[in-house]
Formats: sequence, structure tokens, C-alpha cells
Amino acid sequence: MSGRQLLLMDGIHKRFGPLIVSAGVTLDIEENEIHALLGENGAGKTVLMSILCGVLSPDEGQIIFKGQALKPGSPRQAIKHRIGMVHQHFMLVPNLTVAENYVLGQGSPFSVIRDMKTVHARIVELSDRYGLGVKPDALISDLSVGEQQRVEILKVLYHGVELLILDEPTAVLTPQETDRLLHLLRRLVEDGKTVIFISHKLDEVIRVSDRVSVMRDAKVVRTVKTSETNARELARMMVGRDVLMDLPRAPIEPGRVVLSVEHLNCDGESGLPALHGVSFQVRANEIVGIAGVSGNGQSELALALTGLLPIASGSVTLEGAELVGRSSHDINQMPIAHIPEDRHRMGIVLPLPLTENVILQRFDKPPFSSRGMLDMSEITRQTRDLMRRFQVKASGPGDRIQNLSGGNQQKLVVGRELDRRFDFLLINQLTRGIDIGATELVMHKILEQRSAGKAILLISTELEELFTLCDRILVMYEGRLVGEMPPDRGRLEEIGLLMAGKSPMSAA
Ligand SMILES: Nc1ncnc2c1ncn2[C@@H]1O[C@H](COP(=O)(O)OP(=O)(O)OP(=O)(O)O)[C@@H](O)[C@H]1O
Repeated sequence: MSGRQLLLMDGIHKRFGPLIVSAGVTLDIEENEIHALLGENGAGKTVLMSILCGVLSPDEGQIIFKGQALKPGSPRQAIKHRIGMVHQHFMLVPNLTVAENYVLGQGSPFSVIRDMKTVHARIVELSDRYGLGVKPDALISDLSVGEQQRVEILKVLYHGVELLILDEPTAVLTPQETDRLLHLLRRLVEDGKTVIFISHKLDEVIRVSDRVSVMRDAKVVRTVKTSETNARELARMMVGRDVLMDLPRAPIEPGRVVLSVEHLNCDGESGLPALHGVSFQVRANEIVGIAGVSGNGQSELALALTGLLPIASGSVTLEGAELVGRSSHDINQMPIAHIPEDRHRMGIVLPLPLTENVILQRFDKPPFSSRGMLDMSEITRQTRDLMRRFQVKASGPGDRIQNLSGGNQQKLVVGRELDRRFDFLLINQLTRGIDIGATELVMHKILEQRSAGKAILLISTELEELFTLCDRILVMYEGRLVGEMPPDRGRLEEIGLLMAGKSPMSAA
């Protein structure tokens, strides 16, 4: 940190219709620092950064960058001043290579093709300098989420950046990928760059940032030096009260077997074997966790259980009824609820209003319809009620879900699924993008379902979440279940070894 001001966003106001999303925000960023931006879902973090990048125009206020006022609402100006942003949802074209993505929109196709050799060389040079492992001719669709993240960051570096903005960059990363990213941010700062980092993960914020600004109700309420605060205090600043990081889980004896999986084998979407002889059961009143580094078969397990991936062999029964051979539509009619891994691909339909997203898959059933007619006033009433119970921030039930902040979309999906009639709840990443206060609320609701006799399978890359919620944790590695552990934080190291494919006994 140089102590010199790089950026001042001063008195920024922005509203969407009746919704005030920036209410006179002031944010100052010093040269050469990592500045974390924290705040509840819908506090206005992404909107503020979009204003900074010129993607949105403020209604009032000014942006001073290196002593010069930026023209509002001009992405071109932001690029000229080397302000670059990596968004929550990646913006890469999947069927193009890395290099092709980088030159999209850059000059005439002929000159670009002629220069492709130079483009490749520059990508390799930057990738080597920052240890990113990005290959210019790799196809985006072949890359893991963590790799795509690095491609996005390198893209911004490729175009030249002085101020790099990262919007929840670690939400979809494994702990190892997160470590790598945080290390990279430090390297960038050593190279003279400045970083704004939005995150809901307080431990990361504490680890990597120099200063933190906390947003609440469309304003920056405090800016503090990271070395002078701690996670508990930051949580309190965000939410306005103490947040219980560890919820009490009442001891309950598990009941009947609800889900039974035996010797499950199936191939992944690429056609390669993904699950090998997976067997386990989930009982009523029980939360079973699946821990593992992402990419070890967890996604395929969730898809197979919901009929979205064909099962090669084995058996899956729900309340004694065989699921293998049924379509996803049939399975959806059974007493099952599903919170999917990727809300945009499977959980919601972005251009539709909240009301229609709430009734997806259930529009033809009471209370949403009777005698073949949708009951719009009942649908609106139920949507309003769900928004209240799950603290979903939006202008109203008729708002398009794409206008909601990421965390608010996730809360709506969680609420909708918990409102279904189900015996078995399948969750693949529960709290992705949800702020710390809402995480507490959502976890509480899941524990209520456990007490109500539901059987719950929780697939998660967040070990803390598994320790808090689960009765037992199964560890998955390369498509196999390699161990079962109690939710005991003292055994974190053993779980880590199993996740890395090592047996704790042999490692000892
Ligand atoms: N184009 C838009 N039209 C209407 N409302 C919008 C639009 N974009 C954002 N909003 C609203 O602005 C508010 C702030 O959204 P923003 O995405 O900045 O929140 P955030 O702090 O980044 O939240 P999260 O932590 O959930 O990502 C939200 O209530 C959102 O619904």
C-alpha cells in the first residue's frame, strides 16, 4: 500500500425504479492495495463495480481515477484507464479457444488472424510470469471452473490492467484453487497493480486484503485496516448483529432408510467413467455429507440421482421405489427436492419473473393452479411469503430473477425447494454466493428439515458447512467413496488426506 489515492467514488447514487441500490456511496482505494468489499446480498457491491467499469451509469456522483474525473457510463473510458473486472459469472465463449476469446472484438478478423502467433506468445509469457498454467489453444469447454477463472484473470491482464476488480472469485473454487488465487493477487500487487476483491468468505478477506470496506443498505458504512479487525467484527458490521458461526445440532436417532444407493456406476458427460461402485444410504432425520475436491464425481452423483445422467449399472431407491430407468421428469414427480450446483443452468430461468421461477415444475399443481387455470393471486401471495421468509431482496414478485443479486437468486432457489413436499433433499453446494447472515438462516432451515424427519444429502466443497450440518461425512475421490468420518473438526487432517486420495493410516 502506497498510501496514495488511486480511486475515489464520491457520492454515488443509483436506483432501479423504486429500488435504491446506491445511496450516496463513497469508496476510496489506495494505489497498490488489495481492498476487500464486503456486504450483505443485494447491498449493492456488484452495481457499484459496474458503475466503476462504466457498464452502468450513476444517477449522481463522480468517479476520480488518478486525479481525473471519469466520464460516467463509458466502458471505453474505464478500459482506457486500465480498469478491468472479472465477473461472478464467466463471460467466455465455450466453443472457442483461450486465444480466440482474448481477441474477440479486437480489430478486423484478418489482422487478428495474422497476429495470432503474437497473441499466443503473449499469453504464454503472462501465464508463465504469474504461474497461471493457461494454454492459448485450450478449448474453454474443456477447462475446469478453476482453470476458466485463471483464463478470465489472464484475459484482463492481457488487455492491460492497473485496477483489477474480482467479483466473488472464490465462490466456485476448491480450497487449493483459492490458495492459488490469493497468492496470485499478492503477486499482482507486488507488480504494482491494485485489486478490489468482493467476497463473502471472511477468512479469505482477512488473509489477503490490506483494507476492507463494508457495505450495508446501499452505502459504505465503514472502511477499516484488515490488521485492525477480525472476522467476528466484520460480520457484525455487515449484518448489524452477532452472527452465530456454529449452530447447535440436536442429537436425533436416524429413522428409516429413505434413499439407498447400491453399486452405482455411471459415465460423465464426456463419456468417461465418473462413478465407480458407489453405495450409501440416507435415513430420515439424517444429513449425510459428501466431501471432496470438486471434479471427483460429485456433480455426476447429483445428476445421476435426479435422472439427468444415465446410470450404467447399480440401483437407486427412494422410499423403496427404483429410480434407475426413470426419466428426470418422472423422478421430479417423486418426493424429492433438489438445490442444484449451478443455479443458472438448472435452478432458475433468468428472464422470467420470481413468480414463474417459484412455480417451475409445480405450476400445474395446487395451490398454484386449479382446474387447469393458474391462480395468479395465490402465486403472487406465495412468492411474497417466500421472499419474506428467506429474506430475498427484490423490487417485488414480478421482478425478473436476472435483476436479483446472485445471493438473492440462491436464497429463492433454496426457499422454493424447501417449500416442496419431499422426503429426500439433495443439495449440491448450499450457500454459494450467500452472505454470512443469510448462511446462518439457510443452515437453520436445513436443520429444521432434519428435525422434521427428512433425509438430506449435502454435497459440498465447504468443509465448514459439512461440519456444521452433517451427521456423518462421506469422502469422495476419483468417483469412489473412500471413507466415512464423523463431523469432527479435530479430524480435518484425516478428511483432507482422504480427499487427496491418501489413506490416513498409510500417511501416518
Ligand atoms: N438491472 C437491474 N434492474 C433492477 N434491479 C437491479 C438490477 N441490477 C441490480 N439490481 C438490484 O440492485 C441490488 C443490488 O444488487 P448487487 O448485485 O449490486 O448486490 P450485491 O451486493 O452484489 O449482492 P450479492 O452479494 O448477492 O452478489 C439488488 O437488490 C438487485 O436486485
